[in-house]
Amino acid sequence: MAVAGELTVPRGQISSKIPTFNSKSQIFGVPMISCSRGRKKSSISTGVRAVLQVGVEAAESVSKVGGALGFDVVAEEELREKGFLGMRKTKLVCTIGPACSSLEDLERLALGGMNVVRLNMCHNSREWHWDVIRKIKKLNEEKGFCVSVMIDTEGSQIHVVDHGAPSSVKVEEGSIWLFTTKKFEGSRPFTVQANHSGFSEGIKVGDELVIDGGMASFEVIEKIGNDLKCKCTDSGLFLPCAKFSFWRDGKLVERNYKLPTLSRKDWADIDFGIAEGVDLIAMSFVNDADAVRNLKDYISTKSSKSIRVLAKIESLESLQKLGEIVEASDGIMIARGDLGVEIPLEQIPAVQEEITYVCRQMNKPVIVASQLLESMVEFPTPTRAEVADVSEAVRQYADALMLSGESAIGTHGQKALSVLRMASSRMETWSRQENQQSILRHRKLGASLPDRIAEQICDCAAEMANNLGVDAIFVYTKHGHMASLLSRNRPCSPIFAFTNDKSTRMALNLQWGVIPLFVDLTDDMEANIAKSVDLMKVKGLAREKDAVLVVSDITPTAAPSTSVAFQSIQVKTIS
Ligand SMILES: Nc1ncnc2c1ncn2[C@@H]1O[C@H](COP(=O)(O)OP(=O)(O)OP(=O)(O)O)[C@@H](O)[C@H]1O
Ligand SMILES: CC(=O)C(=O)O
Ligand SMILES: [K+]
Ligand SMILES: [Mg+2]
Repeated sequence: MAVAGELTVPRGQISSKIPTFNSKSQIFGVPMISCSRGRKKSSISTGVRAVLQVGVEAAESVSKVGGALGFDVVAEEELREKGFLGMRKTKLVCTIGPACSSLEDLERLALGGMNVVRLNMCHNSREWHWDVIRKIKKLNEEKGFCVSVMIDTEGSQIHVVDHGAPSSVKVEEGSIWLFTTKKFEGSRPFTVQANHSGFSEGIKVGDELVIDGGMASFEVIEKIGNDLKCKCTDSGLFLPCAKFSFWRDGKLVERNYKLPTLSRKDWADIDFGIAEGVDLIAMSFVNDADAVRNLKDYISTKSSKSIRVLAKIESLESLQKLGEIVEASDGIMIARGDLGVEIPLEQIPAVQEEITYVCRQMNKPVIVASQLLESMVEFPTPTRAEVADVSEAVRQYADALMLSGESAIGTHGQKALSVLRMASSRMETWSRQENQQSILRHRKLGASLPDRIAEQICDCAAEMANNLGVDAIFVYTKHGHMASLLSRNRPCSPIFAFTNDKSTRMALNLQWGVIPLFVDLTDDMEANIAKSVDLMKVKGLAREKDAVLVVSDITPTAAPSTSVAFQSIQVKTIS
């Protein structure tokens, strides 16, 4: 394998491998982390100590609690093998296509660390997608995986042309081509079909027509009705269903086709997704926040389950309205494929960095997508540049990385997944060592006092976890909000999110550093903590002297939920 080996630091040794960390005994003193002491310790005098003591002490007695901790087999194995700090933080998404849709292939991808499957509704039949969803559910239910399902809408892709051939066609410099909306069967020399009659609206002679972000370029030399006669100025290739954009004086010619973000087919696909209980819907070609809000409203009336909506940033317009779109959505996908058609390719790195930054500021998970390991569609090893690109996305703290053709149609999908896994683990370790004591600064989000308190608690908790070098953070959460606020801080320790809400568990699969666990939660937070830690211990996952920082947003029904004082006390008490 071209990339460096995975991190295999033995349990318990990770803290001491990180130079800026003190050992636990230095920080807390041995008695503080002893597992032989009772929960209600009078010697606990500071908030910090109390925080640390809870987890380790609750681990003390071997559990009387039965039942399984809602761990998925892959996270459990990873924890067993690599210890808390060796757990991968960056989540992995695989696009499923004909190359990986058998039950065996899907299981291999799940074992390889796939957290989310993406089904691109552009391709294949609904029955085909239905079959994949069934297989994933079967694997989750029968084999103990926790793989979420995301459908990705087709959207109104008006800027598509087809040359009528199944493979690529060469375009020579100086050759003259007709771009037409007239329908014809098969291929005609030097003729390509555009899929929308308005494709040439507002386009003038002299404009530049660019195919797929630079596969070939043309100059418009004549307008004939809606058709365009163009001369190739930069030779290259036409792929089937190529996308194109027009440029004038070095700037994109922005056009508004007034097509809805979701076509009739998209709505039918969304109904299908709701009926099949998918966890996430990625919305293609989102141009404003209203489109996201409409879909979220629609889902809330149609589905008892909370399906998260991700907006795909893949047009200039969506970039111009990035803030409002991020705010309205439950997460973002940086769809670099189509984005590269509408903005110059050299701007993609900076735009990606900006979007990942904005998403983290606004506490929304972000997926970096397209061409991460494109050469692996064909070859069994990535280019060095691809590994560098993957590492850069991890360094930017993207929540998730996505495979497209590499898994969907490539012959080395599993290997591509392992490259993502290893490259991200490696970069996470490096950036953890680099940023040991540095604290990520965040925009304040909450408007109400309780929201601001929650945010403050999570920011402080993450900072404490880093400074104190705890092994893990436990968070008890209904809707995942506290878990994501913790994740936003990108702490060194993994965040175990205990939730009694299945859709929260599946949505948190996309969140950096969060291991979502499905458990029964009661109003008695002490009991919740004791039970989960006991279960971890019984399974051999938590050990004596492991230090855990505990945060909760479960509000006991007996307490006055409006009480601000109560909120802060509750968290302090359990933490
Ligand atoms: N379900 C599927 N069936 C057949 N082929 C697929 C399927 N999903 C993906 N593919 C193939 O894999 C390639 C890459 O997949 P992907 O879905 O990421 O395309 P994309 O063009 O990047 O996405 P989008 O259309 O959303 O911009 C596609 O060009 C297609 O050939
Ligand atoms: C993923 C996707 O839709 C794109 O890159 O265009
Ligand atoms: K799509
Ligand atoms: Mg796209």
